[in-house]
Amino acid sequence: MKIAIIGVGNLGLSIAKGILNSNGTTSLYLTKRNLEEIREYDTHEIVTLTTDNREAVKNSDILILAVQPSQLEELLNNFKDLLTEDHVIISTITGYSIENMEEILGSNHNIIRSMPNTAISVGQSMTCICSNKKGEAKLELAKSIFNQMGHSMVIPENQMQAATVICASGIAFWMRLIRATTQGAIQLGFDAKEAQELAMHTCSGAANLLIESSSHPEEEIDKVTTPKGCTIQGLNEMEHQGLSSSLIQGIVASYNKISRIKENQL
Ligand SMILES: NC(=O)C1=CN([C@@H]2O[C@H](COP(=O)(O)OP(=O)(O)OC[C@H]3O[C@@H](n4cnc5c(N)ncnc54)[C@H](OP(=O)(O)O)[C@@H]3O)[C@@H](O)[C@H]2O)C=CC1
Ligand SMILES: O=C(O)[C@@H]1CCC=N1
Repeated sequence: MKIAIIGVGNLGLSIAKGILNSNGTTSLYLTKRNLEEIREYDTHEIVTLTTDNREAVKNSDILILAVQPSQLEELLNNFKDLLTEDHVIISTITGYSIENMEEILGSNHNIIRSMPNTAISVGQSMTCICSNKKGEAKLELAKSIFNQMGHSMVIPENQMQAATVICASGIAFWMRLIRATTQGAIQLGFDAKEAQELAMHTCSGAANLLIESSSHPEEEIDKVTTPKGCTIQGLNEMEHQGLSSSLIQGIVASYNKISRIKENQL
């Protein structure tokens, strides 16, 4: 596979790291206007750094677009004459619909819309994908790329905004929960480094328990909550203080924000 990541910022670089840690890519073009921040990637055998998006498009089969939403239209207009029917165009751009992209590129291209998260850099992204009509034939290819860097799910495009909140913003939400747990552990006497280690591995263990056992969270909670014990005492206090409710309200607030932002004008 010859891949180009167009717009190597926070997400683009995370994807680049994920690709470099996985197999199957023979050529990886990384583009941005100022290459200084990614100079160190020049040393990788398969990597070419360039400010020239047209060069990257000409030399790649799969184009992963990771610029800011306001930068996408100009970007597509810059290289659309080079696109062939074989290119697979994978957008990661928030709020930019397939219809918006087809208005610029036409419908005769394989267009995949994706929503990964920054854990893609360590091969652990939850990535949601959908496609235009022509791109349906390339969905399996897109899935195989993202599955090498975590887990993927094909969803209808009208759920993409919700997936953005749960999966992409979700990284920030879970980080804050891990941070809060860390602060609790420090208050109980662990030093900061130990506290974070305890919090993040417990979080990872809880998620993996569900992934590997396919059980329901409440089933696992029942196994931990000894009658009259400390776990149920703490859990109930958290709920009295609104833990589940505040998480749900935060998710809905995030969704309301993303829904209010007019497509194309993020
Ligand atoms: N951050 C996240 O966790 C997630 C982000 N997204 C989406 O991914 C996209 C990127 O987000 P994020 O990485 O945070 O944004 P950044 O601003 O960090 O990255 C965008 C990059 O694009 C580069 N760029 C801008 N214009 C061009 C151009 N014409 N040609 C080549 N490169 C260009 C910029 O570098 P330079 O200025 O040097 O050109 C910059 O590094 C957004 O659309 C966002 O909605 C989706 C899911 C998660
Ligand atoms: O916060 C944002 O708006 C973008 C979309 C998902 C992650 N970052």
